[in-house]
Amino acid sequence: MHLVAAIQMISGPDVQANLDQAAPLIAQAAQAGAKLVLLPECFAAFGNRSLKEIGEAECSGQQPITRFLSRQASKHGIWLIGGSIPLPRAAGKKPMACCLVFDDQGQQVARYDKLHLFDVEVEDNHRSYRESKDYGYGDAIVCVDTPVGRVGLSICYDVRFPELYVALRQAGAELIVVPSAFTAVTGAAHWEVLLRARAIETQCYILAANQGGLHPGGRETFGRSCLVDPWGEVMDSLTTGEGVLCQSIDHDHLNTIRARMPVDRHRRLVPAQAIVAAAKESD
Ligand SMILES: NC(=O)CCC(=O)C(=O)O
Repeated sequence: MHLVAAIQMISGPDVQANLDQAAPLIAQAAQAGAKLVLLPECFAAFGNRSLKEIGEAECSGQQPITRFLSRQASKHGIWLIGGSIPLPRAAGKKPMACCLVFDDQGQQVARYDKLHLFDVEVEDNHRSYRESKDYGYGDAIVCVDTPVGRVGLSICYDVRFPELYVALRQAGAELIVVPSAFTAVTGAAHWEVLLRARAIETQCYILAANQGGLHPGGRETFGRSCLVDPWGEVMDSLTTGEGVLCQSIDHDHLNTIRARMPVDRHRRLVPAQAIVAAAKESD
């Protein structure tokens, strides 16, 4: 049994205020015994006009957010996953929506750049989201070995693309994290069912840390951070507002489910020529 935690926040554009909001929640998770703690997407900067400046500061000597994550991880002796921050791959380049992983010594051990950017029209006050204006596209899948097992990294909108999660499972993931800033409207429709589906398909634990509430500027996020087990059961979830969810993951339970229903061994690729043949037949 390993304790893991998801932190739910209501972040705004003030980086220092967000870090001040996160610090006591991280401490609470560590005090509860969590070995791995997940922060939500955009935990340090939400709704900012210029993400480029924030990313540049992380490439300079200052690195306010990266250093915060490293210090918090080593101070509490936890593995800390910084949901997402704007971080270019090199100074002067466009930032990526980047998830950083720090070990319990405060060393950065992994980086994942969000693959699927949220360029979507949502029916809440007719909002348009255009993440690709601010961020570049990631191009790699990333797993990292931690004391709670092999962890696959993903971010928010990624959860709608099951092939990423199958690839993470094939890369050995046992726990997949989904730091998020899921909108209130799309969350009410799809949040839980998507997370449960990804857990069932991959037979992994899914740990999702969401933003949850009304943000400065009027955007509303769904909350309901949760842990889903490899059978698809929601083991625990928050409502809205700031909070910490702390739950255990059990490798024996995961291995039993995988042994009884070995979907990964049964997976067959649908041959492209079969699709063509079916289309011809209906002509
Ligand atoms: N920041 C995001 O990726 C939002 C994703 C979301 O709300 C969705 O419905 O998908």
